[in-house]
Amino acid sequence: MADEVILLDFWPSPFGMRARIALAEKGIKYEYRDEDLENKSRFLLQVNPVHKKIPVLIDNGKPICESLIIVQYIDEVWKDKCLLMPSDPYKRAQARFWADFVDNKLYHCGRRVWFSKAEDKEEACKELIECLKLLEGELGNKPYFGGETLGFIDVALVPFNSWFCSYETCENFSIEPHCPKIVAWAKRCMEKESVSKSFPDHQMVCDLALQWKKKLGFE
Ligand SMILES: N[C@@H](CCC(=O)N[C@@H](CS)C(=O)NCC(=O)O)C(=O)O
Repeated sequence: MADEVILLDFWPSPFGMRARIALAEKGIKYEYRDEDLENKSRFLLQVNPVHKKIPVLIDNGKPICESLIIVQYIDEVWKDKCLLMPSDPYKRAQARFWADFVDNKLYHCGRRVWFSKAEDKEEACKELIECLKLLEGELGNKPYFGGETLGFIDVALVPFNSWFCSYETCENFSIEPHCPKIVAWAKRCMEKESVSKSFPDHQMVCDLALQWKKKLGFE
C-alpha cells in the first residue's frame, strides 16, 4: 500500500509552514487539510487530544504533534534527501537551542508588536529587534544558519518572515536598518521553491492580522 501522509494545518500558521517546508524539501507527497480553528474537526481533536492545535502530521495513521518535533521526524524518516539536522551532536544541540529561542522568545516578542497598546508598541518593536540581532549574531556571514544549505534553524525561523513583513506593512517600522543580514537571509530562503511555495499570500496575512487586532481591541 502506498504511504499516506496527511498534514492538518491552517494556512497562515508559521508552525504549519515549518512542516510544509520540510515536506517540500524532501519532496514528499501529502494530503493538505486546512482546519477551521474556530470549529476544529473531530479528526484534529482525535489526533492531537492534548493541545488540540495544528500542525499535526499523520504518517500512515500515526499522528505527530508540535511543529519542531514534526520537522525532526520528517528529517529522520526521509533521511535520504536534504538533511536538515546537522550530524554532529553539539551542532544538533545548538540547532535545537535556537529553534527553542524562536518559539520561546521571538514568537512572543512578535505577538507583542501586534497586540500591544500604542504606548507599549515602541518597546515591543525594540525587543523584537533585539531578538533578531541575537539571531543575526548566530547567522554570522553564513548563507544559512547551518552553513551552505537550508537547515533546521532556517526552517524553524523563516515562516515568521511572513509575519515580520506584515508588522512592517501595518506597524510602519523597518527591520532592515537594524538587521540587514537577517533580511538578506530571509530573501535567500524565499528564493527556494520549498520555502516560497509554503508561504501564504502577504496581503492575506496582513488582512487577517488586522482583523484579529480589531477583534481583540488593539486597533
Ligand atoms: N507549539 C506548537 C504551536 C502550534 C500553534 O500554536 N498552533 C495554533 C495555530 S498557529 C493553533 O492550532 N491554535 C488553536 C488553538 O490554540 O486552539 C507547535 O509548534 O506546533
